[in-house]
Amino acid sequence: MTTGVDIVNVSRISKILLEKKDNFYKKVMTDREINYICSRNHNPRTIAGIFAAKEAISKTLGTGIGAIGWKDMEILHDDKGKPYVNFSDKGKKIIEELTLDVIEISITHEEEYAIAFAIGYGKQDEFIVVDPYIKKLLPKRKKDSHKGNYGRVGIIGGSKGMTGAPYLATQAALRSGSGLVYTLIPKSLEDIMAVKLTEAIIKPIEDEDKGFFTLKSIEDIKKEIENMDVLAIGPGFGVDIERCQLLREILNYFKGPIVLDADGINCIALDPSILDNREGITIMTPHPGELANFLKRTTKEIQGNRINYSKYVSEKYNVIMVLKGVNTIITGEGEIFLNPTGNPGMATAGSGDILTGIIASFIGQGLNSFKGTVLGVYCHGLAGDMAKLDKGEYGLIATDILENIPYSIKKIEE
Ligand SMILES: NC(=O)C1=CN([C@@H]2O[C@H](COP(=O)(O)OP(=O)(O)OC[C@H]3O[C@@H](n4cnc5c(N)ncnc54)[C@H](O)[C@@H]3O)[C@@H](O)[C@H]2O)[C@@H](O)CC1
Ligand SMILES: Nc1ncnc2c1ncn2[C@@H]1O[C@H](COP(=O)(O)OP(=O)(O)O)[C@@H](O)[C@H]1O
Ligand SMILES: [Mg+2]
Repeated sequence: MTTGVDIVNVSRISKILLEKKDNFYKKVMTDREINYICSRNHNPRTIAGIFAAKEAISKTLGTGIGAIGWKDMEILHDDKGKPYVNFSDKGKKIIEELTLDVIEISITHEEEYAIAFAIGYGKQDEFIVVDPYIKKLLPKRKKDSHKGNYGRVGIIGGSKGMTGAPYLATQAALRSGSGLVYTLIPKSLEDIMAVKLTEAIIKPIEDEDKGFFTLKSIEDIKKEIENMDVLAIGPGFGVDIERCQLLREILNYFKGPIVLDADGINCIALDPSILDNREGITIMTPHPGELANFLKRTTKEIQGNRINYSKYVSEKYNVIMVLKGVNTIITGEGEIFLNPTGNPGMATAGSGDILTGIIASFIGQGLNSFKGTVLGVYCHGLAGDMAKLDKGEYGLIATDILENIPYSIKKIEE
């Protein structure tokens, strides 16, 4: 979408009309515009408005007057007097190159000045049509509510050099509507996380000064997660036998829903029996590489049979499976959902960490785990699609997805 605005001093037009009206008309106005101006008794305010509109349009196109001529933009009026612009073939070509489909204008004037505003947009701005099924999933916010009503989400992750991952998951949970987000990180990272995170509550966990969670972290973690509604574990967590044992303890202790991502999945790959005694619902969000590692298959095998591998893991380990990638697949509770949103611009570090936070957030807000996961995956892809409209696929980074979560939710809400 592009915009342009212009203001014209009416007395300037009056002066031109006195001195060189015919030349001015010939240079700037088309025949139909001149007819309209005649019908308005050559009112300088009308002329100033048309002039301003042409300037505003040229700004919308990013060219200014020059690349597009005055007469390439013809300002006409519909039956109700609303102004619109008719482009010459040259004007149409410029618009096509800019992938704009519609240019709208609005003109106003008073004694001294005329102002015109132009807006240009492409059809792709309007391509987003949200599935009614998805719209129904969005949790309602009650007027008489407070932060305690919108879930306590615990994000467990981070290690030295991997502070971005829990940061992104945390912000994503907040941006998706969570009332309270607690970020549990190894104590050595406390200072850096305190600088990065403003709204989240940081819970530093004993790490023996190592910069990653150890088995000694468990008591602190248990204390902190006791009152949480949902946990997300894995972004930047790190993988080794000790963290695998720590994860087992957390999974057995916490009875609510847990979203397992990244190193959370990589830890389970070391010993899938960790999942055996899980009482609460588990949501796993592997990318194909992580699922391949988990199932001891190649990514090619996984990608060649995405639905079957998803169903297999979902049934065998009693988890809701989110197999990420083009058309992310969600399997669980006997259902399968193929997500339509998302684009290759999202193939950038940290995109998945954001998804983890969004899913945890919706489940924390009280949504059933499968539905919360479906809504989260859809909303994440839509945020990526909206980020693409602005940044394109190449320059898109995870932060852009994060910043588009509110707009994506607004779009779902519309
Ligand atoms: N700023 C940060 O702190 C970030 C930390 N991250 C963390 O880094 C750790 C490692 O995660 P990574 O996913 O980067 O691990 P890797 O980069 O080790 O990925 C594992 C393997 O999967 C392959 N793979 C990745 N995506 C694939 C796909 N869509 N299809 C097929 N193969 C694919 C990779 O090529 C690699 O061979 C995790 O804890 C993660 O949370 C990442 O999320 C990136 C950002
Ligand atoms: N080509 C693509 N089309 C649609 N979505 C994509 C594409 N590439 C990546 N994504 C999405 O981006 C996210 C990447 O997650 P992940 O690989 O875990 O990233 P990271 O670990 O760096 O955070 C997933 O949600 C995935 O579905
Ligand atoms: Mg990931």
